[in-house]
Amino acid sequence: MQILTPHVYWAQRHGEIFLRVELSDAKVGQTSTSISCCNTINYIILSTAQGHGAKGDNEYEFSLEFLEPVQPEINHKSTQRQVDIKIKKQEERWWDRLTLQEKKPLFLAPDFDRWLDESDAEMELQAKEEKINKISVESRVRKDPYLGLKKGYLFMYNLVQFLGFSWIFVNMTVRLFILGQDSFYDTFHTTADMMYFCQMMAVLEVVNPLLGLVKTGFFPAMIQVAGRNVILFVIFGSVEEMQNKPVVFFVFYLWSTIEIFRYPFYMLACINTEWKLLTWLRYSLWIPLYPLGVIAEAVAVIQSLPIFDETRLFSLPLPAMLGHSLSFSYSLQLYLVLMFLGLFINFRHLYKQRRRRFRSRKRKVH
Ligand SMILES: CCCCCCCCCCCCC/C=C/C(=O)SCCNC(=O)CCNC(=O)[C@H](O)C(C)(C)COP(=O)(O)OP(=O)(O)OC[C@H]1O[C@@H](n2cnc3c(N)ncnc32)[C@H](O)[C@@H]1OP(=O)(O)O
Repeated sequence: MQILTPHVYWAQRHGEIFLRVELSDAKVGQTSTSISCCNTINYIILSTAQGHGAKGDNEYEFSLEFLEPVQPEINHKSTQRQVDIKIKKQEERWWDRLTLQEKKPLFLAPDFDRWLDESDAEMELQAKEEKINKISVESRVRKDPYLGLKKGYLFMYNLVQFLGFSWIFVNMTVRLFILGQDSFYDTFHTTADMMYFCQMMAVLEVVNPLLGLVKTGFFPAMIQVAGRNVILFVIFGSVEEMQNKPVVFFVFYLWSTIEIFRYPFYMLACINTEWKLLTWLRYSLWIPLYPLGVIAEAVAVIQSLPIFDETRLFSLPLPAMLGHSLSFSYSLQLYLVLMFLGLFINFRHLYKQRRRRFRSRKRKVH
């Protein structure tokens, strides 16, 4: 019996190579790899398989020198029609061709049943990854017996904040339409109680990530809540002269504009729902609003400096030889620097969140 070469069909994925050897009822005597130089394995030799091929019952063998190293374990399965061989690549990478030599051996051809080009294979890989992630998230989620309670709490928290900020926003808008610029001067007296309530509640936004209830970073939330509360309780709340300045209007309006979109977005997330327009607004409105908000807050701080100097409110008592006391305005000047540092940190954070959100959505669309 002469030894012949069977027809071999191939296809690849990023991590694997598939070979289909056209031999029916084959008895594979030995499927082995041999070691080439430097201990890297890049050969496959199928030797003395007995089977029924193009030229009838015979012994068949072939060898291939792969373009890049592969792992030594070879998976093969003989069926009535063919021998299927699966080999893992040493490195997960797309190969330009199967063999080291550029000229394709005559017995080798693409396996069009399995053939995918690189981008299709990438999509297949992504779909697989997403399926695995979904399964692992679902199994984790199912294990948490308090999930319903946590989601219920977050939903209620977001609902209360949404209602609070909506009340502020609508109140200010209606007053702006009715009173025009005059409404700037008594924003504090008409909305401060509700703003105090909402901002005190917002402390939970720093607690929630600490308890692992939300995926928010602790620092961005802390910067946000502490930054706003300094303005609300220290600059506006404790300095009466600041309370009827127009800057209060701008600060409160900018804060509430973002929140009437952010909290409903979170509410929907709690019930696994998404409205595309709302998501877009949540992850886009901050681009103009955040810098404007920080500028408005900086104006408020700057306007309060002479008042703190004059009233000596919160000033630090000093020993007589160092002067009378250290004005709180020095701490506020330092705070002004921190504000722009905080703006930078949160701007970067929100930019990353935006990219992450829209990238993962684009993937889902494919
Ligand atoms: C002495 C004190 C010193 C302090 C010094 C600091 C100086 C301070 C300077 C800074 C000044 C800031 C002043 C602020 C001004 C303004 O606000 S101006 C108006 C415009 N403002 C904004 O646009 C900011 C709005 N705020 C935020 O976006 C957040 O507070 C944030 C912390 C900055 C970012 O939010 P984050 O939660 O990290 O991102 P998200 O993508 O929204 O959420 C991540 C995931 O977590 C889920 N999640 C978060 N919260 C909830 C929730 N309450 N309920 C349910 N789920 C929640 C969310 O769904 C995301 O999940 P996934 O979608 O699965 O990823």
